[in-house]
Amino acid sequence: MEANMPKRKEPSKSLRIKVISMGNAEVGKSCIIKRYCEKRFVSKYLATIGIDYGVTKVQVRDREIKVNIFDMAGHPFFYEVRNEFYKDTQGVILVYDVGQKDSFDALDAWLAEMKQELGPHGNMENIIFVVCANKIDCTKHRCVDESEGRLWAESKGFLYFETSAQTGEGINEMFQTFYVSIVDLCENGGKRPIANSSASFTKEQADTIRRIRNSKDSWDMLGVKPGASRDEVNKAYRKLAVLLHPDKCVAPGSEDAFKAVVNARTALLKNIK
Ligand SMILES: Nc1nc2c(ncn2[C@@H]2O[C@H](COP(=O)(O)OP(=O)(O)OP(=O)(O)O)[C@@H](O)[C@H]2O)c(=O)[nH]1
Repeated sequence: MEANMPKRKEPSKSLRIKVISMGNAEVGKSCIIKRYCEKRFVSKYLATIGIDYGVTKVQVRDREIKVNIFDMAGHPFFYEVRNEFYKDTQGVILVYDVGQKDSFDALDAWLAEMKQELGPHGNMENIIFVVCANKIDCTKHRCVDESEGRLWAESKGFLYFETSAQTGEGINEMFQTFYVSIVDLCENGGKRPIANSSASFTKEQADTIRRIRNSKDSWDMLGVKPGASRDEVNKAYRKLAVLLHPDKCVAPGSEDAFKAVVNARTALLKNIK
């Protein structure tokens, strides 16, 4: 008799989490949050003064999550206000504008500010970071491409999404994945699950792709001195080919970097006797 009784579902515990936004002024932090929470876009720029705070409820699997969102002002002027708010955070939305290279280059400084405020005992390893490459609707002004942003994010073990607060593209997917990752973290005793904690490529591969991207000519790209011999060029090429071959390397941008290296080698060998 008892076997046929429907099992009473245990009410799962609700969870309370703290999320903050970080990134330069005007990159779209407030708009991303508004687009998700209020389903609207504000085209007029109203700088956040210090901090904006809001609470929202979301459902992840069978858990109700109460999210406290602290939207931080990006302007340096508000450092003294926002530095209070870094502590006890489970998730960070790190935003840059794909049309503003400065805002992408500033991401490291944002992480450094957070690390400094958390102090020597603060642990950034067990916080979920999602990087939003925002304003992808402004295609004409784009200067940071997807592979560059993704490489930066994934080499740090961060999530990466291309978003537009204006059109809504990527916003729901970003928040859903972000919240699921935070719940996974909480259910794993506050530690990032091992599968999500490291990139699927090496630091050497990521650094090499960045170096190739920023190289000034074919010599520089292969990492040889101008006037190097055929042997030296071939040796350098082989080393890079092994590191970046698309069959072996899954780092974002590796395919383009590999092609660039092949082309650089061909161009150099044409002119070396
Ligand atoms: N085209 C476009 N404009 C956007 C997008 N997101 C934000 N904006 C615009 O960018 C400007 C800045 O947006 P905010 O969300 O206020 O920027 P913020 O990062 O919160 O800025 P601070 O509060 O100063 O830190 C506003 O004029 C927005 O309308 C987007 O995805 N596409």
